[in-house]
Amino acid sequence: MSDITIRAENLSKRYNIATAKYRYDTLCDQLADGLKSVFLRKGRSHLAERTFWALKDVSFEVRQGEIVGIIGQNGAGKSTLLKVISRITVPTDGRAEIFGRVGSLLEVGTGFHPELTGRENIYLNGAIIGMKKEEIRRRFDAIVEFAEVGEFLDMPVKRYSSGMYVRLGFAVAAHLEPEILLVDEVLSVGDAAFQKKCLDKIGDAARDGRTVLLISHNMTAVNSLCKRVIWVNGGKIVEDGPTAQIVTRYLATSVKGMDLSEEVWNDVNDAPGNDMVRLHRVRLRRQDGCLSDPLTMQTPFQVEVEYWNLAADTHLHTTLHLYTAEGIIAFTTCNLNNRPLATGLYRNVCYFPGDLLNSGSHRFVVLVVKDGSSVIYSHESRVSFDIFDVRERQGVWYGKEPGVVQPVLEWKMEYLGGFSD
Ligand SMILES: Nc1ncnc2c1ncn2[C@@H]1O[C@H](COP(=O)(O)OP(=O)(O)OP(=O)(O)O)[C@@H](O)[C@H]1O
Repeated sequence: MSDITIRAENLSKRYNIATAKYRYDTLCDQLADGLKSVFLRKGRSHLAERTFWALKDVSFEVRQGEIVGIIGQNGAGKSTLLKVISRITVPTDGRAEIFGRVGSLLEVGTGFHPELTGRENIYLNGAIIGMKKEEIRRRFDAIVEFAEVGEFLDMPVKRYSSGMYVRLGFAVAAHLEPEILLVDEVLSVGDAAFQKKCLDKIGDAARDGRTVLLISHNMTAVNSLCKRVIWVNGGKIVEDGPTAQIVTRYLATSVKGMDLSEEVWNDVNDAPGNDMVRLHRVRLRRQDGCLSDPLTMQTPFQVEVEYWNLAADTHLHTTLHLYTAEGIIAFTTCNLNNRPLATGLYRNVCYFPGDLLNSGSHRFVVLVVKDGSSVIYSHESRVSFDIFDVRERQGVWYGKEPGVVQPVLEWKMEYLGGFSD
């Protein structure tokens, strides 16, 4: 017997979008349009129809017990894919087959009836996936406890906050023991404790041999939970395969264009600086030379600062102030130089080891310092870089840890003896 639980064959979904025609190319167009409507005494149509493929020819199969991550930029088509699979939306072309009972958390409160209470919705959802009342009753308390909505159980869910909605939605989807669990970005809502509970539950589902499709922008969670990833872009599958490789390639494309890894000035007369020093280059590079790969928290990288020293026999050193996206100085570092420098071009390289910085965006300020104390030139570099957290974690918090650095330190635990009376 085949153990395929989901089969998507050439799935395509087209939307017709009515867009408001609000842009006039010239003032003349605008006047002409106004006059036309006066003389023709007709209401102007401000709507232009446009068709758009949110999914195009998507095919894949998922076997029982697989946890598959669905990744891609905003608007790539991930949610549309899960909505088509779960039959919330019908495909324009192709077909999706599911072999098993589906529980889904695709949007806040999918599957809930707003007028019904939390209690009634739990029973309704169980009935939809074909469970008997007794089966639902057995799981009822666990659902309520997980969702932390005890005192609001008999209130219509339309009066729930969005957090309560999501908590109950996930609790229902996970506890009613569907054979296939479809989850859309639940990790971005709720507090840390709730996210951890959800992820644990997804892990349990997989250990029980159930199938999970998980949409997430959290690459740590995807890396830790999924062995396989489907990367979607522009409604099509870009790659489908082992998580680590695909996540690396996905991150590499998503940082392109956002980061700047080099600033260079070739003309000493125009370069930033003054009559003592002028910058030639500020560059950031991975130490392994894989230029197109993204920087992860483990990647050693280097920052190179090249400048022309224009004044003979000066003691110069270079300092870097490393900033986080929040504008906090993570730390400063400098190359102490005790020898006087002849005029000419110099390169200063600072080596950053892996397992030092936390994830997030970074930039830096370069300072050229004379005689150990006076800053002769300060440059706010446009070089900026993202550090990604793709560490695999086991059953712990998958979100960002606080702090500007995340060094890996040695720990030791000792048993110091039992209790004595
Ligand atoms: N009902 C709809 N009508 C028209 N366009 C839609 C509709 N639903 C989705 N789209 C469009 O289809 C595209 C894919 O949307 P989808 O929500 O599947 O992307 P996504 O990858 O899940 O994005 P995100 O990560 O932001 O949730 C987007 O451009 C979106 O604007």
